Amino acid sequence: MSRSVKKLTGLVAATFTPLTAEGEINLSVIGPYIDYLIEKQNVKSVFINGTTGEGCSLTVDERKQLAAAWCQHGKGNYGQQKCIKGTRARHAASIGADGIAVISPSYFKPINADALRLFIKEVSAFAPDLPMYYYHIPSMTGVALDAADVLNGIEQMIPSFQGVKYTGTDLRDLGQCVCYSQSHNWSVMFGVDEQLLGALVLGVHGAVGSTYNYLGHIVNQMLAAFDNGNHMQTRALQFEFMEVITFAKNLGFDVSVNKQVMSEVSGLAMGPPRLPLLPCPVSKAQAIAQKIKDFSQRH
Ligand SMILES: CC(=O)N[C@H](C=O)[C@@H](O)[C@H](O)[C@H](O)CO
Ligand SMILES: CC(=O)C(=O)O
Repeated sequence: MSRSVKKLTGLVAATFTPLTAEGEINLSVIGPYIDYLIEKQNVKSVFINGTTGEGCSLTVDERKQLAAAWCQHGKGNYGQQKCIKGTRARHAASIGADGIAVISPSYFKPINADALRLFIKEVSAFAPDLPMYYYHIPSMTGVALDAADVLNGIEQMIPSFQGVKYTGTDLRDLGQCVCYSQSHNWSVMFGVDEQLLGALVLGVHGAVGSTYNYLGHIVNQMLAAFDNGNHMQTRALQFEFMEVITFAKNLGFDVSVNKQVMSEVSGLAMGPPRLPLLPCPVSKAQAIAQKIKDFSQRH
């Protein structure tokens, strides 16, 4: 089946999970959220229940409800909308998600690439026709096996395997993932937004990230400049982008701050984060949001 799957490319927003002031999931925001991404950011694909979406802090039932809502709104209104879901493979297949991404277990950690491949295979068996991606994010899982080692031979174990979402800064390993993926027509999606240009040069096929929620329109311009071979413009945009992220990092940029920034920039009510993340002071988010708005206005 893997040959008939449309290859994942371009920008994918790793979505925030809207919560009410009381901390319940707020599905009513998802329709307007999808409109915002498409109309204001020109971003047509979403990655839900990931790091940005606080997937690990949600119950299984909440994740299922969110996945169903994103797929229902996305598919109903926009044929192009994509959903890639972090967990619950069988459910993802049943609601029409376009794919699923699996992170490494992080409490009992796989001791080698074989163990991790076996784990991903076991998940994929619940949804054998659903495109499967390995989500490499050693900064969160603590599992720093080379992703290229995980890919090696995985096509023989998982026929639905379609690629990797690479949130790491090891360009050697990333390059080897791209190289290995070529002959399988897989997608390598990059996940360190402020370093995207380095990954583009190595040939990644797209990017999944939190900042494409509100800077997707600019990064789309960067991708277009890159495709046109305009290195000067690509670099200039990446440098401006880096400056915004550096400003945010100096203020303590985490998922909580990021979520409040999204509320400020988009006007959509993302609500508070869930513990152990602490609510972000509004003034801090406003300072970052202003930088983002200034950047957007310049382009
Ligand atoms: C560790 C983490 O959550 N990385 C995200 C994606 O994987 C990125 O989108 C970052 O949020 C972004 O690059 C800002 O640093
Ligand atoms: C950024 C990303 O991909 C995630 O939120 O999981």
